[in-house]
Amino acid sequence: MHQTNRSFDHLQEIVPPSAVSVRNVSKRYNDVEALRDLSLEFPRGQLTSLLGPSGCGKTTLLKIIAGLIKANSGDVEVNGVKVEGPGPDRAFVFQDFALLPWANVLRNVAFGLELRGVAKSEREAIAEKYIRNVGLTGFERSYPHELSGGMRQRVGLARALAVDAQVLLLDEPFSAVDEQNRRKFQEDMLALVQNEKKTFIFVTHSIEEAVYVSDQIAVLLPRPSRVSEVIRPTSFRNKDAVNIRRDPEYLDIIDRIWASLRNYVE
Ligand SMILES: Nc1ncnc2c1ncn2[C@@H]1O[C@H](COP(=O)(O)OP(=O)(O)OP(=O)(O)O)[C@@H](O)[C@H]1O
Repeated sequence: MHQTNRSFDHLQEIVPPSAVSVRNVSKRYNDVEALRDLSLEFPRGQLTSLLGPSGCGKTTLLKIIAGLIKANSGDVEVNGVKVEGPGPDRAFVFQDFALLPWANVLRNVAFGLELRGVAKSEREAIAEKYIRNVGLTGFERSYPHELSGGMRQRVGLARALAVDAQVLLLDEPFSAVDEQNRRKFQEDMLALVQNEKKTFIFVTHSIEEAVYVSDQIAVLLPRPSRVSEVIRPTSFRNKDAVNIRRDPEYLDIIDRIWASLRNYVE
């Protein structure tokens, strides 16, 4: 594995300490070896994308970090504490939304707080704030079946933000969303990462999306997966959302990742 920085800006760049450390993790499902000796650091307050060939083990890695499944060997630490199972420091935003169909948006967003015994007025005030932050004001009383895929995804994200977990794990959060909404959601992600100061770990199949939203992109190898390279874009990170897609470094990184992943497309 090697870290890559091609702009001179990196000379001033200080990478924050890790919120999540994955060390020498291996995972096997019967005769399928998904991950082999995978190590990766996730800087605090930043967004790291996991990008790699289909079936290489991205979701598996996310679930191991979440504590939903156990690695066969290796360790995951969150803020220096070894992961032994799910915990309030991490929130998982599922690909398939996992919303409560019988509860409206307000209750869905407040649900994690409800489980923790937070009083109704307090949890609803917190939920309303995050409903606003993800752009769903006006839909508090709507039910999941009345929402589009993109809106449901936003409810899932608001719920994860409401419990104030330090690490947010997102498994292809925009996969069910049309192109326009996807772009809008990507812009919102940039603002959320900036404002919330949380550590986001993000699985996507889209190279453009990964480069657009990430402080760091981990490119994974095919199964049994390890990290092939870690790329930290520098020159466009502080640009306006609309100017990122025109930045030469943005285009350059996309080409480079495609050149390395195209070998694995059947
Ligand atoms: N519960 C399971 N039992 C057996 N095999 C599994 C299980 N979960 C995942 N796998 C296998 O492990 C490998 C990695 O799966 P995983 O879903 O983590 O990959 P992925 O990179 O997220 O895939 P994709 O890009 O297609 O979403 C795949 O070959 C998959 O079939």
